[in-house]
Amino acid sequence: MFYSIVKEGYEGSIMLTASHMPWNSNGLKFFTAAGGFEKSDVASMLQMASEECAAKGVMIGDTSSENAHVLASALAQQPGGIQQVNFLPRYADFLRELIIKGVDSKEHPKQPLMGLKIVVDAGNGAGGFFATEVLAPLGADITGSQFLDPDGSFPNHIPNPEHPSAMAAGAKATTAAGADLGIVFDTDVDRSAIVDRNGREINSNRFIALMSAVILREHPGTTIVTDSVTSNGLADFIAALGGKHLRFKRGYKNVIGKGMELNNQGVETHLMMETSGHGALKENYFLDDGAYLAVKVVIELVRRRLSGQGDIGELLDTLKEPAEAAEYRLRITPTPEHPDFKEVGQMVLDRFHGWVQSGGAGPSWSVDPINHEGWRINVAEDEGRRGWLLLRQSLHDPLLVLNVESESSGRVRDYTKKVLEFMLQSCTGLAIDVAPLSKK
Ligand SMILES: O=P(O)(O)OC[C@H]1O[C@H](O)[C@H](O)[C@@H](O)[C@@H]1O
Repeated sequence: MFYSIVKEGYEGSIMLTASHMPWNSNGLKFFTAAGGFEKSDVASMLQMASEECAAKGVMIGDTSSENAHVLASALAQQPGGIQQVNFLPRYADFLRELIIKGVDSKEHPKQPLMGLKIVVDAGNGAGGFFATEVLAPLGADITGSQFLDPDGSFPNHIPNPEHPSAMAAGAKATTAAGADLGIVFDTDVDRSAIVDRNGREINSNRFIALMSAVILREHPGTTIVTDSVTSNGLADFIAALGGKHLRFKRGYKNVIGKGMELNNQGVETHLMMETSGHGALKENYFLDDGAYLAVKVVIELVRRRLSGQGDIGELLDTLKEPAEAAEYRLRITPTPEHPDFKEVGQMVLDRFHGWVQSGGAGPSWSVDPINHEGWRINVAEDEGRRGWLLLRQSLHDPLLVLNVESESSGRVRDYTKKVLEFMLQSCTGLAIDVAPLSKK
């Protein structure tokens, strides 16, 4: 969709997709040259549509009159009417060219992926073309790729590279095929993840680290923007490679928007990436394009192979991973006394901040000096190990989200217990479902 605008000069595009969500959560995504619609753009579009309906005397939801379908009637009035154009072959051409140029193979210039086995798991979304139209024509063996045919009921696994079921399926297929690489997409290919030849699942922090290693080699010292729930090990990894890490907010639009803003201010920022698997590059018009990230990984894989370096997974050898990590999602129920869930969420956050600041959680807990949303708390563990917690409001839902990580085993449970105690003591009268915090 973005490609049709950026490369083909169209004014806008609309996609019908469930994205990474279940089959019954289809929605519409709108794009213009400025990127995806913001909430305010959607609001003004709905306003315009309702005014148009009112002007035509059409009731929204009425499907009986000729003018009922506003979009169809608007398109029908266009000179030239409606044409069908298949952009996918052009987009596939573009991605193939990138790989041909990026690998620059002397031996097989037009088939630079000869000798490589790559498995794609498209989760029955739209990403199957990446195997058949991008990798295979370049010489890759794609045997073992799975769920390439679109099926809107997503019968095989949750089509989200953030979800363990998607990664387990991709890893299993990659090792079963003895492949050099596995690639996992969500249904509309704006989220991706990879699997290395040993079946190691590279999503979330690991995928950001891997992309950081690639981008920092190309752009030494660049700034990398991520979302707020990234681990301490990732920040250390980026710093050790000479990069600057800005841990911003959750939400890929927030992350990408921040990267654009920094570039506009003259701060060179080449990679913007979220733990959800959304990632955008400055070189690719700041589009969150999972296929483009996969292209970069494939080029890196071949580049390393040709220059006698190890497997792509070895780029992560120095990434320190937490011993434990967990996420808890606590529902906020509006009550007559507190009808606005955002306000309730903010009250909890304020009290949480005050509780930590006043030493309620003990001397080892301290508020991180940089917070762009909610409160990130650092915990000093034994022998220099570190833990952290982030309590924030969900981007879209009436939820408080708590992420907890520790570098020592058994600690996540302790930290979670303390947060539960805080909730029970300090948030009485607010309808927060704390049950997830007491689950083992
Ligand atoms: O705030 P949460 O409920 O965790 O959800 C946040 C997530 O919402 C959507 O799924 C967006 O696509 C993601 O970019 C974002 O990270």
